[in-house]
Amino acid sequence: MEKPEKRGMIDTWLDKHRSLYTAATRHDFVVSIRDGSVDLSSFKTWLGQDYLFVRGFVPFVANVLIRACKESGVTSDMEVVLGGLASLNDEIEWFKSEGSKWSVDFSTVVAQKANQEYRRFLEAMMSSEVEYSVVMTAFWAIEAVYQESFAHCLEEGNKTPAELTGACNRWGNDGFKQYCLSVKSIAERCLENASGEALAEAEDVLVRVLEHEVAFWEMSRGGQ
Ligand SMILES: Cc1ncc(CO)c(N)n1
Repeated sequence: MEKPEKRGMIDTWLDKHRSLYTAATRHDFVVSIRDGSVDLSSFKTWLGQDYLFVRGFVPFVANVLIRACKESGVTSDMEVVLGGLASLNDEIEWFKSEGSKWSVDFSTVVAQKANQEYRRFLEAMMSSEVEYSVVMTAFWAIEAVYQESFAHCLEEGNKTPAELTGACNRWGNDGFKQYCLSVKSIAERCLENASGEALAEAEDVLVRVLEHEVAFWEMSRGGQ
């Protein structure tokens, strides 16, 4: 059972930026997986780019983990983030096996511009100047976009090709959904005590994550 969520800043911001949130979570690429019309070369492009992204995401999450240990004051924050880091270990193994399944040689994949820019953003988020509440908001948004997108491909009435359900299950499963809700609760708790300045920064970071996610999906169309 999901526990009822009280409305916090994140939901308020999502309402305000609803069309951008929808663009990030219902991108044509995701919709094409769900309706079965997906072009496999797009999937392979996404796979190679996302593998590179995840390699850059690991140090970001490791940084969130260190901050959860040092700055949070709530012991369960560390456990939630550690769980996320542990699942990234499985995720990298999963990418490698998908890479061989689809004949995508990751050693030759070059990060496209949108990928580079997203990874640069992650690096900026690792600065100690960025408040914990802001980092947590970014972390939640990054995970939630994938959760919402891939869960959509598994919803009632989907025509997702069987060979792509592994990818959809990875982020669309209920455990990942619960994990995203845990990260969201941490972010909301931090935002409750944040300064006006930190709140403005967190909203801005949320918008930027959504923009980076849209640009990331766009790479699947091909080209640079
Ligand atoms: C682009 C992107 N965003 C988020 C995740 C994970 O949630 C991922 N693997 N890739």
